[in-house]
Amino acid sequence: MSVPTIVVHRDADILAKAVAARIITRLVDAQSAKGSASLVLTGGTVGIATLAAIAETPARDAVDWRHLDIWWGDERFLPDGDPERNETGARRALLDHVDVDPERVHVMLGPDSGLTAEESADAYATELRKAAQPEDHGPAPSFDVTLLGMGPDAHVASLFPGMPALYDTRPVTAVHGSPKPPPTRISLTMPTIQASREVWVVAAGAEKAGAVRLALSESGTMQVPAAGARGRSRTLFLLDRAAAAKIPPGLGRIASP
Ligand SMILES: O=C(O)[C@H](O)[C@@H](O)[C@H](O)[C@H](O)COP(=O)(O)O
Repeated sequence: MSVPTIVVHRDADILAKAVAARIITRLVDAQSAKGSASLVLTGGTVGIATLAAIAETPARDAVDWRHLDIWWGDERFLPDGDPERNETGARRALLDHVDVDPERVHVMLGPDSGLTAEESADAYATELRKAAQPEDHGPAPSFDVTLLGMGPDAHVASLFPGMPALYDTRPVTAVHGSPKPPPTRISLTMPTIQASREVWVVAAGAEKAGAVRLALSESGTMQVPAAGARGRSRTLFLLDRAAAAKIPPGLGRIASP
């Protein structure tokens, strides 16, 4: 797994805009190299703000949206269209404004599908398995970029400290009793996250500074899930100054003005 590179921006607004520009460039590069790209979205304030920043960036049209596979790192187990669903936030912020191929927008199904949370997780695992290529050497694609927000408790996706989902080795899992509402969620598991080519953890605000410090130290993944948020070839921690305030000295970082 790759050692994190830390990039610090002035505030949450600049952070979202900078991550948006970075995503556009990364997707254009991936599509130039292989004709398509894959991006895993996250919920949360910075995650959605980043999508809105992409929508507002003229360079967004450099991305071939028809040849982009969109996945989610996690989803709240709520009916289609519920404002609390990560999918709803992503559609409002970006997906409704660009020409994505609906067949390549892979949503995690909610209870209105008639599936239980476990069945929805299994259905997503099947979709991942269908999308995996031989060179991925696993049950899920090696996503070009997996975006992850991070909670003050260092959770990523819906993998919360000490909870059973962190021990699940299947590609996707159902989460019950989430400390962050709503209680029932669907989440990629850590092995699926770690199969990504690149993992980008995005965090802003002083309340995240302690979790950032732990995530960048030699912490255990079970108690500090963000410590396991690592990509096969690249890991970025994209932070604002407040979230970076407690980074251990000596860790390489690029502080933007
Ligand atoms: O479904 C969710 O809530 C998210 O996927 C979750 O993992 C989120 O990204 C973090 O909790 C950070 O959220 P904030 O950026 O709003 O603090």
